[in-house]
Amino acid sequence: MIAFDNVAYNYGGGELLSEVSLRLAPGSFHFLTGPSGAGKSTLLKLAYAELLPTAGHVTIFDKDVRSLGRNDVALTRRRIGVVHQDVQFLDHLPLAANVSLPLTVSGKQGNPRDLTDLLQWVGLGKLADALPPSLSGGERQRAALARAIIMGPDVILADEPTGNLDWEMSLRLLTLLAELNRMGKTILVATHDLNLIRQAKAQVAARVLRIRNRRIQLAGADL
Ligand SMILES: Nc1ncnc2c1ncn2[C@@H]1O[C@H](COP(=O)(O)OP(=O)(O)OP(=O)(O)O)[C@@H](O)[C@H]1O
Repeated sequence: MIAFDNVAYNYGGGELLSEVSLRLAPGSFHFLTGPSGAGKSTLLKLAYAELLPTAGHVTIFDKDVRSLGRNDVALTRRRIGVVHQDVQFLDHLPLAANVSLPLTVSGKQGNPRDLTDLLQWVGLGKLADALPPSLSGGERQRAALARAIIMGPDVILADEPTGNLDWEMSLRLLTLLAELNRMGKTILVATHDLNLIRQAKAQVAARVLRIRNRRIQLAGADL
């Protein structure tokens, strides 16, 4: 689905990522970990063509990102649901309208039943009419996940989705991600929370990638 071959990235102040090669096979579940500032968010941005590599190749759905025109980028991104680190909503729109915004923007008529089912699935069925400022951190993250999957993406990329959540809510979010994976979605979650990764291993066959000294390595039993 997504492959990095010998990828490097540099914001201008020296190489942040070097010689990164990885493959996200269809239906796989990966965690991406590493210290703050190691480049986890940057790697995710490379994986959905928000950034282009400064060297090497990123291939998304069998196409090199450098060969994608603007329309191709838009089409490619529709197949990738992203949960951003700092979740943003339109505060004047109710939760349901925020979650269905990707449909609205792409001019698609969503099925209201599907939206209701989706909100119920993430445990927000009763909050469809709530405005974003009234939501808790956990509710916002689950709404962000619902918005990321409303277009039916093949891949879900989540950047510290449990960053500000308590343990119970983190587990709830993890369970949703594990369920999505069981439905066949390919998942990559950036997190510095090693406890979450340990917990996840009981639920899904997750592999753990770690950024260390600009390079990526497969973490082993030392987690
Ligand atoms: N747009 C940018 N321009 C210049 N430098 C940037 C930019 N975005 C990120 N950086 C720098 O690149 C480095 C890696 O940032 P990144 O956000 O990818 O790390 P991270 O591993 O996700 O960190 P965290 O766990 O704290 O979110 C940091 O030193 C950051 O300051």
